[in-house]
Amino acid sequence: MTATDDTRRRAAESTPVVTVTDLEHGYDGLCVLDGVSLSVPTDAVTALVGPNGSGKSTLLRLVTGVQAPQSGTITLPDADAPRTVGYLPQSLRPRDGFTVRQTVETYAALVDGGPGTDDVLSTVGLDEVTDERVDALSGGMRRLLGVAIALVGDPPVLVLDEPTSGLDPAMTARVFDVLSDLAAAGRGVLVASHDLDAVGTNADRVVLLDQGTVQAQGPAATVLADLDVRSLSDAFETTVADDAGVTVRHGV
Ligand SMILES: Nc1ncnc2c1ncn2[C@@H]1O[C@H](COP(=O)(O)OP(=O)(O)OP(=O)(O)O)[C@@H](O)[C@H]1O
Repeated sequence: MTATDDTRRRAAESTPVVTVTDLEHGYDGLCVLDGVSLSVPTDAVTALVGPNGSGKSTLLRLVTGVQAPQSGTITLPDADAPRTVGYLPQSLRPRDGFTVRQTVETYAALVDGGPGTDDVLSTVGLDEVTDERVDALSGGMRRLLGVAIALVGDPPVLVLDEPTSGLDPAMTARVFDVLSDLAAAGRGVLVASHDLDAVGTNADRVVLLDQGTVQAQGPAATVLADLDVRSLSDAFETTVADDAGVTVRHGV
């Protein structure tokens, strides 16, 4: 095990900053989450993976408080920060006519306290483009802007829904590098992703979701060892049922 692996393993086993217990949620009789329990440690990137429709976005929305769970509990830290959870939804569309700085300032105005706009933009590596209009940014830069918006108010928990979808490998690595730095600075980072290679390379902890339940979770190396597989793609194939992502209709 390398020093980096060891550091990651210890981080991934550190104090939970979010604890989810027996979460159940669905829509109009469709059971999407059926007794989901997981923890998100501080100082680590936790990746939530699972097939389309397996409930990742639903779970993230419940953790952020955007939706209330039908049953189960979500424990978040008692934060001194102005916001407890920063959230990057899958479909954030910043206003095209605004500059990068104006966009972050707009969100910062809604939060009482936290780091200044320049600090936030520097943290995600957008300090060179603060005066660019949002519509002039590349897809990857837009995602980093989304991460900056999630960081407003300096929340101890960051929840990001597919922040690298559609990005090339270099930009994907850059986004994950930023997430790793944010985790190393003492946050719990929970990120949903379909990019299993990037997750395998960058995440400290993995949660595999399918059929409304957690199929496997833990430090990435432990999940692979427990399942006796060599890659997350293999883990995905081993744990995800043939009818992947199919949710269960109550009473059927
Ligand atoms: N607001 C809603 N109303 C009704 N059904 C919903 C709603 N949101 C999600 N669903 C359904 O819940 C299931 C899980 O959706 P969810 O978006 O949470 O999964 P996901 O794992 O994030 O999917 P993807 O990887 O495709 O983004 C799907 O069957 C979806 O159609």
